[in-house]
Amino acid sequence: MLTCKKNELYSETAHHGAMLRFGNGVNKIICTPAEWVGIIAYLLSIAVVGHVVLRRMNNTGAFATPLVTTMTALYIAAAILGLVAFIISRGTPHHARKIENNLARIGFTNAAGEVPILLQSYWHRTESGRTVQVLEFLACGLAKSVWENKQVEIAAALNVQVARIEECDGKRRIRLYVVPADNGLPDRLDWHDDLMNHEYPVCKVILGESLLEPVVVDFNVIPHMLVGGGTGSGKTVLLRCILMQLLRKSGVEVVIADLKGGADFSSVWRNHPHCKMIFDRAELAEYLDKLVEELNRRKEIIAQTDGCCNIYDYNNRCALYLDRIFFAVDEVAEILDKTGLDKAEKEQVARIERSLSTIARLGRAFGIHLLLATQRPDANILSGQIKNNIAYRVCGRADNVLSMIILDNTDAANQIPSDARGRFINGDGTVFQGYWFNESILED
Ligand SMILES: Nc1ncnc2c1ncn2[C@@H]1O[C@H](COP(=O)(O)OP(=O)(O)OP(=O)(O)O)[C@@H](O)[C@H]1O
Repeated sequence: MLTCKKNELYSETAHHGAMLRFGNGVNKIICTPAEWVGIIAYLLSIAVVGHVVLRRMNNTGAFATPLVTTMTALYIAAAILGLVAFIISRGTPHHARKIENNLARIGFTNAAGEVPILLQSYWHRTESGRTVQVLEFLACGLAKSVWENKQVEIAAALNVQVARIEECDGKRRIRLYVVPADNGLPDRLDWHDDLMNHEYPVCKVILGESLLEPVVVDFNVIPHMLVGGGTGSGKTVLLRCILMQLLRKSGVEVVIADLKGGADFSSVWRNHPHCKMIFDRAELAEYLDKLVEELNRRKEIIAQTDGCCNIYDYNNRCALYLDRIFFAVDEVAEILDKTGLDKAEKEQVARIERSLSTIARLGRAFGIHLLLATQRPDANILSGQIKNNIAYRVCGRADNVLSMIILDNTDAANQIPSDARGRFINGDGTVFQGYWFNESILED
């Protein structure tokens, strides 16, 4: 770009930024009585100095009248400029220059080389009682997706953790919700029963907390969920936390398939009256066939009920309540991987896959939900048809490949520290710490 054009753009942006900061300054002064003192002091000192100097000039008669008039005009102009500069300074956040320079250092600029202008910085109290800082920038043409792609670098440059990136004022401004880098999510968040959501419908569960708020999933809206993460990332604990909440609601049946023999699910789960465990592939194929039959049965019942098109309407209107059924698998590769299987077993896997596909496609309306977890970075394990019908996906600590498979981006690899346990990121980029809980809750 030509230097003169660049300079023109710089001065246009700088002018725009100054106008916005002037507006902020005016608002701040109007809304903050303490700021009035500064303005009044400034105006008084200008009036007193002007009065004294001009009077002395007149008294001495040393200057001709036109010169006095010119000097007076210049003095008033300087006073107004001073006032504008004072207002702009009041509307400029502390450390604005430092923050903008830090962004420039990592090359976070638009095509003309302009750095976003920091317009406002204020504190915000979140739903969970945490205080976070909001940095509001004039985006200078840098779209939200560009900020998201550079999130890790921006966080390092500003020495913060970014909790959320949000557009405002159309797409002209970007808000960063940040906390100091050493004050992020805790390594462990203990579950307590006040978190339990007893609201109707039964489908809301809480997964954990982000820097801003609790992370909640409503299975009435998002029917199925996929949890990914490397070994030891906390998938089983997250899955168990979800299932624990579901089992403590009425009208819910949980079925867990674990071909590893159920080592991760103690007797508390096996003995629960509404929890069924499946440890064998043949039994699983048969069970899923029956689940698809149940889905078809529900389809007919609901279709025959006037004005109902899904389980939510049906349960609201009819005395004969249909339970929600949650089918969970701790390692989906265990049940879908055909490697090393004989012909009969491969046929069983194909049956399982067909059933899962049908449930993934149609389960929502009929109250049959899938909760699938995997650690295997193998794109072929989960067919596109199943994966594409699972709208809510979270991923724990993972490499680029697994993160791509689960989230279709590398956010988990970039944003979840390699030693994190129970830390996840969802599809919209929210990082959260899952709850840690004691399984004995289920015995109550
Ligand atoms: N929410 C959490 N808070 C704190 N620590 C956790 C949390 N979740 C898991 N951990 C820790 O991580 C360990 C591994 O958790 P988990 O068994 O759920 O991992 P995983 O991803 O299922 O592993 P694998 O794939 O090997 O089964 C737990 O024993 C616990 O020490």
